Amino acid sequence: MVIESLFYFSLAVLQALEDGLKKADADPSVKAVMICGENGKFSAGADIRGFSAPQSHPGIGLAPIVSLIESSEKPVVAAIEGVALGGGLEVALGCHYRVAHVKARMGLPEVTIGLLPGAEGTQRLPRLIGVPAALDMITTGKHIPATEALKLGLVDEIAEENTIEAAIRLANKVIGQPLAPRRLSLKPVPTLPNMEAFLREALVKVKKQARGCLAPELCVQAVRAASERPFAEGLRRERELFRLLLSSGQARALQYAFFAERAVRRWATPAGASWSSANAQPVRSAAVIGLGTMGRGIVTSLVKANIPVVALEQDLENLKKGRKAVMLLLEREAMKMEGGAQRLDFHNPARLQFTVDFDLLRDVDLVIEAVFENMALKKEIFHKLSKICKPGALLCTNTSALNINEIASATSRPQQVIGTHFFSPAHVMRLLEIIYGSHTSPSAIATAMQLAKALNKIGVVVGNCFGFVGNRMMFPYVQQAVFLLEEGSRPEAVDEVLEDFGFKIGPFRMSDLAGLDVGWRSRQGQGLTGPSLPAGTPARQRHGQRYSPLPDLLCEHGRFGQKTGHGWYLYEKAGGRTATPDPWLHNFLARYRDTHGIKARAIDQEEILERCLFALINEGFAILAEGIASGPEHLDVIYINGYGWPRHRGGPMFYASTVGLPRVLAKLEQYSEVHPDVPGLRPNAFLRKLVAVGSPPLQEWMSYVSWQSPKL
Ligand SMILES: CCCCCCCC(=O)CC(=O)SCCNC(=O)CCNC(=O)[C@H](O)C(C)(C)COP(=O)(O)OP(=O)(O)OC[C@H]1O[C@@H](n2cnc3c(N)ncnc32)[C@H](O)[C@@H]1OP(=O)(O)O
Ligand SMILES: NC(=O)C1=CN([C@@H]2O[C@H](COP(=O)(O)OP(=O)(O)OC[C@H]3O[C@@H](n4cnc5c(N)ncnc54)[C@H](O)[C@@H]3O)[C@@H](O)[C@H]2O)C=CC1
Repeated sequence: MVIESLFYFSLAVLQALEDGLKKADADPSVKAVMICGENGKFSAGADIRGFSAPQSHPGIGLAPIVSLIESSEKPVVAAIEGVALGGGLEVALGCHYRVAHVKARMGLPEVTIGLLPGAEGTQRLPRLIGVPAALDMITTGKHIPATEALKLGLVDEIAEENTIEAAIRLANKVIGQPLAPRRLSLKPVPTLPNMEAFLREALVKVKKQARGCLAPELCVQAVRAASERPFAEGLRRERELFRLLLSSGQARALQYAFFAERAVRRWATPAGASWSSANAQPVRSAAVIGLGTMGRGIVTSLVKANIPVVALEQDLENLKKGRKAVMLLLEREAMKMEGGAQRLDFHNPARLQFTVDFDLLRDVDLVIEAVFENMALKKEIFHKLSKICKPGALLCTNTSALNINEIASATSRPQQVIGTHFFSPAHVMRLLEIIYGSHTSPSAIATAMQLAKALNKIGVVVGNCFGFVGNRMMFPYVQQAVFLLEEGSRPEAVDEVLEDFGFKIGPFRMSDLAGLDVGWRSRQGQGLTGPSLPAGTPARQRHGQRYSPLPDLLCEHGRFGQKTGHGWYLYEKAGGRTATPDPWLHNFLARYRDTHGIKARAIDQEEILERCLFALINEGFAILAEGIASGPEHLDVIYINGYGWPRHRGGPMFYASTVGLPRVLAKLEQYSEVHPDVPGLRPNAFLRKLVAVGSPPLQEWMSYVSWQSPKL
């Protein structure tokens, strides 16, 4: 007998499975059962859209079915095609045999949505493939290919062609053979000589990797239960831990993030361009200009995506340096991919060419400029590109803040100019902020989005303003962090609060890593510091607003961060990575406060967290109100994938919705009253409006925006 299941589980699918199994068991003419999916897909598990509902207990409803499958007196074979994920794989684990198509993938991704495999998966998988491999799959949620699954013993056979026929063949072969040895619940968990130490280390590792995120930790606990307790007791523990996760709030945030990352693919602009009507142009070749920190990562990303690249530098010396750095990155990537199906072909000049000759850019479909952050230089380059490149070529800039329209004005084809803002390291970070200017065509946006997909990145389309979305929201956050130092705090205290919140790295450690000189140059360019600052400007004020010269002063002392061995922290050497609190800096801060008559006060953790985060969120509301981004999901996806915002907190705007908008507003009002010269703390009008209309759910916020494309 054949039972077909659907791609996502619903109650109806579960019922059909139960009915089918019972019928098969009762029918003496049925000798074996094969379970497969429809249309070449086994199952992606539960439909997660309903998971956040308070009454839902996903996983628990599936467990009895998995038990039913396993206890069948007739052999049950899973025919896995496409994917077997989450509950899908748990169903397969209940089966007595598993056959997978060679291209199938399997995994238990529950941890990525804040849960654990709650349909007995944490108890069966370790019994089948051992604790180390099971723990790896369960705590990372990674999908593994069929070939690896075979090596692990997760599947019994691989089918090169027809999986269903292969599964039926296997089912016929095993009719009459004893089923007890195939029932995973009856098997012991393979022992390890050092199980206790192994589990302890695993716990330390997941706690470090996902600070504050509960699911990986509870996954380890569930697997520990499998290794220490009988099956039935392990199940009870699994259920207990599952319920804990379901009610933690983190699952809701992680599921929101899952859907937000998919929602941003459906981009739209206030001018009416959208994903549904714009056509992407093919990108068969690309060029990258500038092989510094960013350019080298961008080249690596393109090569990995199999797009032939011309890499250009300003002179032979920089070219040599850039080439060496790119080759090193590519060699490392190739090593990581060794054994995988894909090969990196970067020694072939047809795939990757280094040059100082702009003429070689004549035929490429797309150029990404990543030279110094200098408007005059960028305009000069775009003017050149507009003369040299073929008419259809897309001209992209990796600027982190500059005006896309001004860059486009240097060309004769502003409709082809677009911002593609990669994040450092560009071959690792998943975010690609895509910035359209006033003249950028819908097709150019669609092409940049397609490029993001080809590079395995998440493209988020945003409007043009200083700093775009990500950096614009970052400015008030970092500004608050520095103001807190002026008022009495220390870099390590501020970083610790934000790292405890879940940020991968606090603002001062981040600033040391990126280099303090980058911001210093930008502020000099804006006339906020340096020789162009008008004489007589008060040290701690610019344009009537509070300003902190602390970062400028550090740069004047040659403290650029890790690269110089000291910045906000002290490092073991120039280029060192281990930050230690620096007594020099503490003394310097004390002298600075004395000079400016600031009386240091004790600042508690709550104030640090609220001032930094609420200032950032406040800017987010301004961005939404101006139509720079089409929804809060966009801001959240940017922060999760580009700025190390803790995913289990769903992104800054989602976080604001969980804190409650009235509280965010009240706190901003309170801080703004104390610091009237800090516009970043003044509650944005859109936030006020949302509170005034009763703080609607985040999905409804944009219906309260009343702009008419003011910035576009
Ligand atoms: C009622 C009782 C039920 C009891 C059952 C208990 C079971 C459990 O307790 C445990 C579970 O199964 S939890 C769920 C575990 N499964 C997952 O996390 C799979 C997540 N999905 C993927 O990995 C990829 O979408 C996938 C690999 C599947 C496909 O990737 P693609 O890149 O081809 O496609 P996407 O763009 O990611 O997705 C296409 C559309 O499907 C939506 N979607 C994906 N997975 C979903 C899921 N599990 N539930 C609901 N919707 C889902 C996705 O949002 C996208 O939608 P659109 O953006 O509208 O096109
Ligand atoms: N460093 C970062 O974390 C990020 C930087 N960005 C932006 O990316 C751009 C590049 O930044 P980085 O890579 O950090 O700079 P970088 O200083 O490391 O590299 C710039 C490279 O451009 C080359 N260059 C300069 N003029 C050139 C010309 N006329 N023709 C060809 N090459 C030329 C330089 O020789 C240098 O190798 C900037 O616009 C920056 O704002 C964006 C995101 C993050």
